[in-house]
Amino acid sequence: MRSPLHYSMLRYSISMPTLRFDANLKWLFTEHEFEARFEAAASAGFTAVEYPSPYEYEAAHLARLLADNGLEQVLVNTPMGPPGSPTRQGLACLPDHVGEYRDGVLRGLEYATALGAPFLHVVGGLIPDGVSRDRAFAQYVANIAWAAAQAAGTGVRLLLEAQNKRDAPGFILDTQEQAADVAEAVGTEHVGLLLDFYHLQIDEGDLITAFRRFQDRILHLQIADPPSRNEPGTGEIGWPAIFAAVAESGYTGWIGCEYRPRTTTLAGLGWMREYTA
Ligand SMILES: O=C(O)[C@@H](O)C(=O)CO
Ligand SMILES: [Mg+2]
Repeated sequence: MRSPLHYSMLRYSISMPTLRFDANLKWLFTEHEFEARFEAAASAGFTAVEYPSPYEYEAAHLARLLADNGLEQVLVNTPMGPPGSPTRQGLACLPDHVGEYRDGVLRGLEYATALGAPFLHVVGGLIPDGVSRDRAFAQYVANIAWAAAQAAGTGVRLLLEAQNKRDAPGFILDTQEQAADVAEAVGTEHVGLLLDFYHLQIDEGDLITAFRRFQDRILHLQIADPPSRNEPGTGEIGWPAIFAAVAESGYTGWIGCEYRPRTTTLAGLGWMREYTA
């Protein structure tokens, strides 16, 4: 028997243009070791992937995995420090790490270029102890402007993502408005928003209004269902309405599946059928 969710999704999907979902290989297909996730994603029907950290592999090796499996790379992140370190959520707002941040941006641009990825997510970072929010924010804006200058001419655009305060307390960006303001201040088409509906729901809500308000700045979307960050349909977000609004908006970019499957990756992909037929 079909669930009520199935029928409500079907209702929204009848006239909905097809949406494009990519697999985040940090979160999906973790039943396999990292390099085998490319083939698993392609076998499941994905044509594009994203993952935050390519840096422990040679770019040429990753490019071969993409090509062998007929996949596009959508994004990588700038390098982040190890768990527990002050740089674990990125370096862009840390006044004492500017040299390391710049090296990371250049490395990220190299990988994004080698992998053919259109986007480099410049991860904002946690405000360090003893540094005021204003000081960290000023450093963040200066650092994003520097990165935008490096990205010019590479074909790679930079993404800024606000993260929720429950999972990432002290993160430099905690609203979409802040992210949009920074993109505006930097003032170039090389910088835009990565809007993650999971973070948005936890801290701000009013998802469709926010999506429409910032649509002109949005270059990439990510999804997961709070509170548990599992696949759509397992939590509190009304996905049929969200996906209908995204489709109706004319958004043609990728939507990154950045969720922890509740059971297995394949068992958790059923929700997508209604939107990709
Ligand atoms: O939402 C997230 O956790 C990611 O998009 C990310 O890149 C964290 O740095
Ligand atoms: Mg995200």
